[in-house]
Amino acid sequence: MADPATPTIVALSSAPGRAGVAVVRVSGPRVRFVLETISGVVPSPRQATLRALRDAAGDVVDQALILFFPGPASFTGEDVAEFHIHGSRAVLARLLGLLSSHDGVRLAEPGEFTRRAFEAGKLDLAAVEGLADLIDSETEWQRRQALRQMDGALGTAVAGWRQPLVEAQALLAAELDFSDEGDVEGPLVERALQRAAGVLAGLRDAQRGFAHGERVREGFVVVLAGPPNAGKSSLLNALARREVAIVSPVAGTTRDAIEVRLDLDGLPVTLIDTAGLRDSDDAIEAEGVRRARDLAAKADLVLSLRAIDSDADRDHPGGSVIALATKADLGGTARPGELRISARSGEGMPQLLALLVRRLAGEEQPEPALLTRERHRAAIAEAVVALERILASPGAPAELLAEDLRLAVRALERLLGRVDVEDVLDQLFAGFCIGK
Ligand SMILES: Nc1nc2c(ncn2[C@@H]2O[C@H](COP(=O)(O)OP(=O)(O)OP(=O)(O)O)[C@@H](O)[C@H]2O)c(=O)[nH]1
Ligand SMILES: [K+]
Ligand SMILES: [Mg+2]
Repeated sequence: MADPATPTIVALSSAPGRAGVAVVRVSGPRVRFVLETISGVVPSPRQATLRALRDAAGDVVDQALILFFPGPASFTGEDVAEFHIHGSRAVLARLLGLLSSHDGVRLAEPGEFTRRAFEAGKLDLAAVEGLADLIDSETEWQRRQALRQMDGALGTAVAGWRQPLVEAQALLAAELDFSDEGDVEGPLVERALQRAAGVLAGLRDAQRGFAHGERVREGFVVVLAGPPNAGKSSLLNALARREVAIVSPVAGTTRDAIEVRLDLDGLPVTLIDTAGLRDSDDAIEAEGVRRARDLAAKADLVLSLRAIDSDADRDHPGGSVIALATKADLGGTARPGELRISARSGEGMPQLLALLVRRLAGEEQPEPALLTRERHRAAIAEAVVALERILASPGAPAELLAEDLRLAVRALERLLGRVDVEDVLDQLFAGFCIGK
């Protein structure tokens, strides 16, 4: 049970500002006392109860729906109450002031509710990250991926990898007990190696999904590149469906890179308009062109534009490119491999959208990825290296095999936050909003 000295925390859990309803959440050992004091009851668990909330003088602060979740079956594992109040700044300020005026009750820090849930073992670290991603999700792909992670998909996978490695550790230990000294090649070692090989295959599988998982989390970067007046800014505006960038017949209009966030069929995309590629004596324009080339080189995908009535050659780095013949409404013929589009008439735009999604997401919609952050990639890579070492030298002394197994298990445990967790936690929770 919770330590009675643990502070009880309180925060607005819904978005700040004026709204029909706002949700204030309280967690900790003083929850029952607070409920009694301001609403006169501790309501039945998990049943919405309408009550007037009163201050010490008996004045009504608001009418609220109250929910009580007794610990440990609550989000944080502690006693938790939710007050669904009218979403006005004045009501909120009054209630937060009233709640935190009680001894042992204070306002929560960002992420503090989730931190308590983590510390109570309600969520592993990967699930906490999934929750953070879910709150931040803007598109359908992000939502699906984050939900899967919050549901513990990575935790389950890690448990499934860790278990055979722990068994392998036990097999090695048994072999060490049987053999007199050093070299062990008996049947137990053989079985330990089989387990390691099985896990290694699973880890490599997960690694393959990382690039996609990270892109879904952070957004795919698509860069518009091409000579001045190719129609890059016009295309940006057409795809964004608003006038983001300045369009004009003057070559060299765009200089700074201009970014918009798009939701393409659920895929998060950052689309970047750039300066027209040409040699220029103007130092500012030349810098814009340098940045354009740089951005194109780092993009997940480049849309390489050429006005259909121009004889311009394409100038772009290798990598993934879609070649577009723009201003198709002017007539003229596209070159082989080019898609005809017109920002003005809309010709080719549906085809371009479909092609973009296909090129970024792949032909078939993959399962949401398990690994979505650099932290995940690094931990899995560490486990892979250790297991590869084991399998590359099966005749090595059992002590060395055991040490590598230990490293692999530890890397997996770090992924779930069982070891070396403090730095990650501080960083992660700092990114949470208050009330989560
Ligand atoms: N007919 C026609 N004109 C277009 C189309 N798209 C753009 N234009 C015109 O082409 C000119 C240049 O368009 P921008 O979008 O500014 O071209 P840009 O590639 O961004 O040019 P810079 O920023 O200078 O590199 C403008 O006069 C646009 O109105 C199109 O689909 N059809
Ligand atoms: K222009
Ligand atoms: Mg432009």
